[in-house]
Amino acid sequence: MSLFERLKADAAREWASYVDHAFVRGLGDGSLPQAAFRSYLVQDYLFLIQFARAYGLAVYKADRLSDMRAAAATLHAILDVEMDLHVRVCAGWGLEAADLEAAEEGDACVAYTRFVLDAGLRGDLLDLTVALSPCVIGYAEIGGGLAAQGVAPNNPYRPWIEEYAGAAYQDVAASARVTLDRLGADRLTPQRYRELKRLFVTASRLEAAFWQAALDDAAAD
Ligand SMILES: Cc1ncc(C[n+]2csc(CCO)c2C)c(N)n1
Repeated sequence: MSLFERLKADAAREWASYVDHAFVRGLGDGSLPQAAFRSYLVQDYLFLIQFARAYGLAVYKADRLSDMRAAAATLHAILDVEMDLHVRVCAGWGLEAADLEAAEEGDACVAYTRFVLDAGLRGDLLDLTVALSPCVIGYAEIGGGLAAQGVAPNNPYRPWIEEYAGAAYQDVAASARVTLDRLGADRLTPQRYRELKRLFVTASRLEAAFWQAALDDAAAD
């Protein structure tokens, strides 16, 4: 079994709370309140900034050129491709670049991103990659799962789902699984597995909390 599948099986409850969250179901059937999606988009912009830092840390933590190059490529993709894409998606939802820049990071964003950065700072590249894996691989599973259920043509969240269900993103997630296995083959010991599982469980819970914060924010409006 791959390291990712093993972690997922051992964190089944927290994993389900993330990938089957009410927010995700609302994306799939189009019933998600638009205010919740807007709140999510604003926080996700701030999230991407912190995740770029995490990939910067992965460059630093890598001890092979190939791992440095892979982390640097993701860092570049986030800063120069995903963030521009994100700004364009936000514009389509009535959010200007100024709205994004003025926004305050919510507690869920702070908790999740700083948790990942801390895991990487005090650990090695395997710790950091495990802490990042619910983000990278989870979105492929969510997008792929929603697309497989069928998405109505008039679902406003269809472009979001198609982005993560698409072949390009599925390939990113597949290579993240391979990287995780390779790092595990080099560095995993039975003693370490318990700590890695703890990182994976917490990151999955914090992903679920990120969805929940957007629902709560919209409900409070
Ligand atoms: C809360 C939250 N979790 C995961 C992602 C997805 N994501 C963010 S950075 C990255 C890796 C680079 O492709 C991926 C897949 C998101 N946007 N927001």
